[in-house]
Amino acid sequence: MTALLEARQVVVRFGGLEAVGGLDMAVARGAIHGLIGPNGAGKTTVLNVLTGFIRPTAGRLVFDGEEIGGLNVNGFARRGLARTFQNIRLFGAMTVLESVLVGAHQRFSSSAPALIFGGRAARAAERAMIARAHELLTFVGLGREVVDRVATTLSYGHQRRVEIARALMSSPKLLLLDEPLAGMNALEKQEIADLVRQVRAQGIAVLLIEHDMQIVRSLCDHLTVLEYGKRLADGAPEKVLSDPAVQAAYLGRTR
Ligand SMILES: Nc1ncnc2c1ncn2[C@@H]1O[C@H](COP(=O)(O)OP(=O)(O)OP(=O)(O)O)[C@@H](O)[C@H]1O
Repeated sequence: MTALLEARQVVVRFGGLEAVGGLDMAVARGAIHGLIGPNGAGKTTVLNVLTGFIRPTAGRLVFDGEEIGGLNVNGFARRGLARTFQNIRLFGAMTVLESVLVGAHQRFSSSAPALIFGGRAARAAERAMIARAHELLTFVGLGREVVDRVATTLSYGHQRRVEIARALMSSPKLLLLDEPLAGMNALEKQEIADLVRQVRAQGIAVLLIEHDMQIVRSLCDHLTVLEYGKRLADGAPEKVLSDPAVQAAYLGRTR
């Protein structure tokens, strides 16, 4: 079966610095794919490329059989790629429910004028979106009691869940998570890892950046290891994590 997402010979240069140097990688449909590597290896830069936030200096991106390299961020979202950020990005004044609804507009932006000018059909569409947002909030483990709270007043772990619900609101085929477990305690990490498994169970592939090797080992179906912007290893977690070159890359450099 063909990959859901393929990056071919992707290069990213920032001035004189080559942050990504000719990367090939493929994310399989329905898989949890870990992108790992020492600090500064280029992981976030790759995630930014794969979601259209950075246009690569060279290389090709094929998603679901279609070239997407020339699209803008909204084009990536409309094709079915959704993401969260390393530093949580929720708008200060929005409630939890509103924050999740933003995710729908990121993909289905043409529905916004219809909601303003439209009649019964538009109102029905809006009701369906609100119902979907409630469903997703339940899915990510947030109860009814938080929906009207300002999202930024929630605990850090709960804000992460809101972000994931927002990303899922665009009905993605691939969810990309930049360090979703950062700053969490062991229990919260396990809870988010379980949530990621539930996302996979819905048939949505997940690409995630993570530093906790225990979690990576138990959660991921496949790993790509970056070092200095290049692919150091790629394959099943057990094989990759026992590779001496990967262990050497991590020695003294993990967080
Ligand atoms: N916008 C930018 N302009 C210039 N250099 C950048 C930019 N973004 C990233 N870099 C550089 O590119 C390299 C890769 O950075 P990147 O953030 O992708 O690494 P990372 O593997 O995600 O690191 P970490 O694990 O610390 O988050 C680093 O040397 C970084 O300083």
